[in-house]
Amino acid sequence: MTEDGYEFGNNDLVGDYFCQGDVILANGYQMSYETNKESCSVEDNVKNYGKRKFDIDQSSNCDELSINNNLSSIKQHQANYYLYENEINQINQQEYSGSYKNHDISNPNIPLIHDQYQINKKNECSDSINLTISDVNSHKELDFDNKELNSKEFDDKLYDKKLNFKELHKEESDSKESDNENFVGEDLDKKEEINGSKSNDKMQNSKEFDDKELDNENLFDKELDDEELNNKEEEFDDKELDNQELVDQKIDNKEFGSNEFDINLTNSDSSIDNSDSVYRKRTVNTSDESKDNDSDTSESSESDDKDENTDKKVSTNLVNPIKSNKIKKSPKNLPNTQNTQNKSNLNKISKSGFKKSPEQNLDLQVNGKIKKQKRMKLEDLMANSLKFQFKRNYLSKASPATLGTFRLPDIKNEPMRNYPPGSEDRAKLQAALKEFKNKAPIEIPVFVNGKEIYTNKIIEQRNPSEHATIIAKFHEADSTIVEQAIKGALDIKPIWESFPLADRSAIFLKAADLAATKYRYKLLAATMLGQGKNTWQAEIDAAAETIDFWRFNVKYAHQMYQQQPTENSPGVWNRVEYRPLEGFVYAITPFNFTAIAGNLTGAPALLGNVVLHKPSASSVLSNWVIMEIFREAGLPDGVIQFIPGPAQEITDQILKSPDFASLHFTGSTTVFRKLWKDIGNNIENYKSYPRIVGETGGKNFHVIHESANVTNAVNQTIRGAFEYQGQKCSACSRAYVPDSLWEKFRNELLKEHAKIKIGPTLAILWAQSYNSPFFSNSNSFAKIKSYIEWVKEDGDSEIIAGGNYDDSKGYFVSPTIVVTKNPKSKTIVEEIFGYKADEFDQIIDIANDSVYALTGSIFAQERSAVLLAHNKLRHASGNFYINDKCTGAIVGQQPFGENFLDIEEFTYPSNLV
Ligand SMILES: NC(=O)c1ccc[n+]([C@@H]2O[C@H](COP(=O)([O-])OP(=O)(O)OC[C@H]3O[C@@H](n4cnc5c(N)ncnc54)[C@H](O)[C@@H]3O)[C@@H](O)[C@H]2O)c1
Ligand SMILES: N[C@@H](CCC=O)C(=O)O
Repeated sequence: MTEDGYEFGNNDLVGDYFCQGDVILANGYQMSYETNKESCSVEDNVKNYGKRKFDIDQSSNCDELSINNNLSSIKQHQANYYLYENEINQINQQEYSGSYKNHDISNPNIPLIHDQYQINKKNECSDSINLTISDVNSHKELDFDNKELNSKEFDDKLYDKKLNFKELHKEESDSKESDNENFVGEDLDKKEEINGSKSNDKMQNSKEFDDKELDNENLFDKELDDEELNNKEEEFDDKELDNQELVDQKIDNKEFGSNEFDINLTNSDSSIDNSDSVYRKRTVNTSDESKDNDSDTSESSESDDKDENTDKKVSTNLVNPIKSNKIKKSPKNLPNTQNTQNKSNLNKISKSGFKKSPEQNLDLQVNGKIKKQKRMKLEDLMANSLKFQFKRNYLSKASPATLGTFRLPDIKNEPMRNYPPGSEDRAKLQAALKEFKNKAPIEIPVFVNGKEIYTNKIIEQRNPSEHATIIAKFHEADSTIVEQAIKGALDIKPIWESFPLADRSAIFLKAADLAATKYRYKLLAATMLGQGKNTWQAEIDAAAETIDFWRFNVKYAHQMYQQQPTENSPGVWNRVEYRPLEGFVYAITPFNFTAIAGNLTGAPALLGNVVLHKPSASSVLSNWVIMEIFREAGLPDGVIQFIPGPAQEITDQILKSPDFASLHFTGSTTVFRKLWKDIGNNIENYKSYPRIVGETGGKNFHVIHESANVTNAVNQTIRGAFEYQGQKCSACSRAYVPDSLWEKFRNELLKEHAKIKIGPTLAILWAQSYNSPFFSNSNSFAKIKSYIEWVKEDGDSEIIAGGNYDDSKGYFVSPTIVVTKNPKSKTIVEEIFGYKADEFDQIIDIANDSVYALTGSIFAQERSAVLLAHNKLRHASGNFYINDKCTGAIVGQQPFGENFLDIEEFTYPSNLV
């Protein structure tokens, strides 16, 4: 995170440096500038796959930019690299089309061959590959007949390492004697077919190469000088390198059209020989400004003359500092036995370089002014980087190789934490709460296509327990942004869905780990302050359930993918693919569960879908933390678009989109019914048939049989009805108690009810309190108030506990128990008590008679009663519990649960002072 609040994604940087054309890629970030806007932008290419992430005004924010990198994550991301190649191409084409034409010089994923030649491939989506090889200095495309390859040929040549790039280089220095030099071994045959010519000598040599020497180290076919290698080893062993040797570096770019723009990467230590420079300068147009003094690099001989002229117009190309200075390239590409020793030295160097890659301070200069100091590890193992860049880029076109059937880590429920007094957990949570309070109101942007957008149409999210406190201010999305969100999501869709399940899973597993550790307290604090939960309620929702959703989704996705045809005709292998939907998913989430924001977005995204997320206005703060976690976990920008704003307007626009493919909704029944109708009204517009998922309200019941353990039933009812103030879809809102137990049940219920303490979230946080503010906003408060007033007037109803409310400071309603003998009473929305013991059968029918069917419980010790209720209430609820409260489902454990351990009280350790 920069001082300015820019998130750079922690350790998600990689160790590659590419400075090509006017795009500089440093450790996964792409820095570019647009001359017409005079702005510098930084894109995180690792995580965002070429999408612009930050627009940095050069006059201000550049100062704040600081990037750390972490080499170890390079491998983590390697599988993703080639996936955004197209995206980068797209950007380049848009921005630089005039200058570069066919020459995708700024494509960071295209390896440079011998620091000079660049291979580009196009038409990735078709079967045919258009191959071009260009000289990055002259921009000349090599005359290279074998441009049209089919995909297979292309992969064979490149992935099997049979293209001999050294020959290509030689070919250039030898005045393009023959294109055949670009190929070795069997590829030469293919080449010959196209060119109609063939050199026996070369073929001979090529085969030698194939037979004896072909291994990874030969991809770039370096020849090492032993002495230099030893020197290099010593150099790496030398402590001086650990002292952050600084490398002079200067890259100037200017005079593009009428605008001038310089970007300089300079070190602040001039003691380093420039010949060791990490970057080699090259002119954008014609001249070469390489500072590489390496005499063997014939392609840079011209540039050597111009080294000193730092005012030249340049673009940059990466060269390996080792390679440029210490490793000589063979004048011939064909290795010989003498190279064996050298290769092993190279291995040593690579390893050594990995271990001791020095960090370097680089100043970024913009228009001649030092704008920022970056602290980077300069990877002296660039040869290695290039090597696997090469491999991953060309591994395949559409989907990467999966070289294993991966075994998932064991997926278990996240253990819930108690936050007892004196614990580290409690201290960290208190710190997170304090931070939010101090920083409130937190400003929350719309987040679309990797951009934080501040629309200045601001809505406040208030702390429900003290509504004078604005906890967050969020910017609302408008129709233009929604349009961009749809487009951006559809743009990234082909890339995202081509990620292997393992890679998509890794992102969500990482998100789960982040939520379980670094973000746990922040998630809890945002949920407590924004949605009025006490510690335990926040823990089971924002921490445990969120984490469980992300982990279990991965497990279920893998199980689903394994569902494959079991029968194959002779000579046939039948397979099933689980395709994402054709279009985008629209996720609408409710205020009351933070985890639902993580799940309604995360589940479809895991399966390769792209998602637009409209959070509830009452939970934007915690939902934004969820978005932060996704970003840090490496979710590519555009996969989940965060668009808080006016529900009706945004939804109307989205439901009209022809690409709308699914509604993933959780909220009230009324809203869902309306949305379903709206979708029906738009059916003609859609490209596909939208899938509609709705989790809605409940009128959940506890049926108490006369054989029930009353104490358990009472405590479970208190918990089921009043935890989180009854604001759970699963909350118990009806209880049927036989008259034989009523006296005992009522007394115990009132006794326990009296223990419930109510107060503001923070005030009651560590007190023996149970309920925090009742209802999260004024609308909910007004609605419940009106029910209470109605009950007071109703002849059939009696309030036996609670019935008070107060919204002077926060929205508080005391937990209210209403007794009615009318099963159809309006108070069905609250609780109903009292039936005759021998009417158990009928009371079950009454419980069943509801438009709702979410959760329900039977309390009984007689097994026959359990069995009867179980059978008759099969369709009365999705989650059915035996001797347990009807709330508190745990991912992976629902839908049915039987509790064997009766409870004596309803409080939990986090309530202890
Ligand atoms: N079944 C479940 O799993 C489950 C879980 C949690 C909550 N819920 C239900 O959610 C409700 C509580 O949440 P809530 O108060 O946020 O629900 P709500 O229906 O008022 O709002 C849910 C979401 O829909 C949006 N919305 C509201 N009106 C809309 C409209 N006209 N067009 C488009 N979007 C609209 C809201 O902004 C919010 O994002 C309860 O009914 C509860 O039972 C159900
Ligand atoms: N999963 C929660 C309900 C979430 C809805 O509000 C429970 O089972 O209590």
